[in-house]
Amino acid sequence: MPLPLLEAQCAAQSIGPFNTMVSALIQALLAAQCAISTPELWPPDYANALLGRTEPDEYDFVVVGAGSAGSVIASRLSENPAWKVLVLEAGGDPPQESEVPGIYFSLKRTNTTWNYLTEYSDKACWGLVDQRCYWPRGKMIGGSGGVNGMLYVRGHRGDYDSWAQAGNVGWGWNDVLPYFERSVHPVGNNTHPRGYVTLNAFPVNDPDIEQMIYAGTAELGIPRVHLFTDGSETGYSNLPGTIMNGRRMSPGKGHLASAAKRPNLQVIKNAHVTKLNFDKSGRNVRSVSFTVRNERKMRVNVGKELVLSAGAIESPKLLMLSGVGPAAHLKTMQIPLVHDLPIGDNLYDHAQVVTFLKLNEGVAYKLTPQDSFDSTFNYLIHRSGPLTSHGAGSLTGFINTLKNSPYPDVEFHHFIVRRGDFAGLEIFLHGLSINEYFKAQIRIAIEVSDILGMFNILSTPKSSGNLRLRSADYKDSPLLTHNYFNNAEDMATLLRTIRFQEQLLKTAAYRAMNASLVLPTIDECDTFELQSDGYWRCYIKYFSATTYHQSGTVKMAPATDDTSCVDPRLSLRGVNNLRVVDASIMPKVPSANTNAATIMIAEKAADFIRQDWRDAWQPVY
Ligand SMILES: Cc1cc2nc3c(=O)[nH]c(=O)nc-3n(C[C@H](O)[C@H](O)[C@H](O)COP(=O)(O)OP(=O)(O)OC[C@H]3O[C@@H](n4cnc5c(N)ncnc54)[C@H](O)[C@@H]3O)c2cc1C
Repeated sequence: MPLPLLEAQCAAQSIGPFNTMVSALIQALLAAQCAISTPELWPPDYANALLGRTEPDEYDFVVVGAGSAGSVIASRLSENPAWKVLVLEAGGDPPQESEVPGIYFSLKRTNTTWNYLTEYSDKACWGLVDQRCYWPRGKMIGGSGGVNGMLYVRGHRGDYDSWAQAGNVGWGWNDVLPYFERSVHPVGNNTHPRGYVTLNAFPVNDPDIEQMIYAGTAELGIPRVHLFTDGSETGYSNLPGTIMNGRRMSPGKGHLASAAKRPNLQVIKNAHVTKLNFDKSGRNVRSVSFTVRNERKMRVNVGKELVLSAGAIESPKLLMLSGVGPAAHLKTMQIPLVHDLPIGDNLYDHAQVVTFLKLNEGVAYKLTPQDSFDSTFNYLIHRSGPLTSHGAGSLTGFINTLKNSPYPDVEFHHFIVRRGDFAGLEIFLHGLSINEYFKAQIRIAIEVSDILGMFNILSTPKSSGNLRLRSADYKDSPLLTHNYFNNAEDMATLLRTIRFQEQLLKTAAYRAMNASLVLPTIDECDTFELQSDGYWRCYIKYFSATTYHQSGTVKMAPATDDTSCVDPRLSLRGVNNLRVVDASIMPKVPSANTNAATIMIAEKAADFIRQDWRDAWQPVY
């Protein structure tokens, strides 16, 4: 029988011993909460030492951004003890919620994320707050790798082969595979090269629903595959995660923090880089201007190279603020031109449409507050239970909706909220930025059933957008134009995806769980026949969202290509000592989630830098 956990009153008091026991328990719980994220997990902050001085040190390499790519490159470059490396990161240490896989979705719309809203579109995100797509990025040690879903997947070999075919020599699948391999350390595999990225299976919280998904998709002829890591498959699988012992292992922790004891590596937290300062010729970056803790303006000289790893939104923004970008645009911003390059174009993302299924209506077990206390207690004290994982979040499908090639055009993710878990549903809907009107309707379903959220993701989008400055003030968010579904093929692919999902609902496996769609009242869409093409097009306009894979805004391409911003060694065109190393260099977004690819890019960039500086230091992989 559930205990009256929140309402009980004391009739009799403890005479002493039990008070002591309960106090000890409360203290243990508080200590266990702190133990989730102790100072040793993160690099020390060099700001304290720096603020007491007039001049910063001299560094060989200055890395802007301690995200997925910045953490990797800083850790690799500092393997050479003769190179002094500085990392400037706008955020601080990740909050506890970043560490706990079961609540990672709660990090959105906080001061630990950059909270971008895209420009208005007549085609997407109408059911979200302010009718805008919400694009969060991590602002912390680890960057977006500190807020992401921890899913590790590399993409299809064809993704990288197409990068190489576009003239990016050295970026085909066979070229990049060794860098993917070098970066990881699958737990339990001692013969594998010891990369910093720790991979583990996610604990399975909802075996019944996962079984339904596997069985239902099998009925439709979609295979269950062991792993997607050989870069070639469609099918369903549980992706490995960048997790360890129920906690996140972002590159911020796995790479940067584990290297931070090196005397030649320093990290300044809450250091917002505001400008890259070029010499008169524009061929060299001489120094970097930044503001520490929003109060102290500083500059640091660049010795050998500047590595820009501020991510697909802030890297192009910073370049434009520094005079590198489309000449006409910089002129309107009254920013003196240093280099005329198509920075900010080629903005790719994986747009998705979210659908909701009700399962086990009326018969699902309804969670109680006691279940929630149990799961918090089990996580804190035993590092076990539902919070160690994000449910079916790792169960991922790749299919080709046209059935005409082994190359996927759609990816599926799943999100389960059990009946009665109102807090979990709120985190999920808030994270997605669903507006209050629709939230209220979806909440009704969680009273009576489990909810399976389906992320139906365009894995090979044809539409791309762009990024421009709103003003020359570094504090202003850039203008983000996503152009989701501007190419009609993207909408057609999502429609086929929805039809696939309707087929799933007819399978024996889904029927056994009484699966049915939650179709909220949408006045505009309800004028169409329910579930007709017109209806679904309209539904997609309301329930479309990002999958957080912004990329491509500082495009890598050969010199012969007018759209090139960096060359295939990631050097900025026309500049001797600036490399861009993050998701922004992707010529096109791969057909899968982008973290593994970003880490691979940084591993490869570290080799370029070593080669170009004829570094005699031999790292051991
Ligand atoms: C919510 C979410 C979920 C995701 N889920 C997954 C997933 O499960 N699997 C997957 O493969 N991918 C996922 N991704 C995508 C993946 O995490 C990103 O593609 C990857 O982290 C990008 O790495 P990056 O180095 O390019 O940028 P980031 O990791 O974003 O790093 C950029 C860093 O630069 C810092 N910075 C920016 N501007 C400045 C400045 N001016 N001065 C100083 N510092 C600055 C930022 O604070 C940040 O720390 C997800 C992303 C998000 C946001």
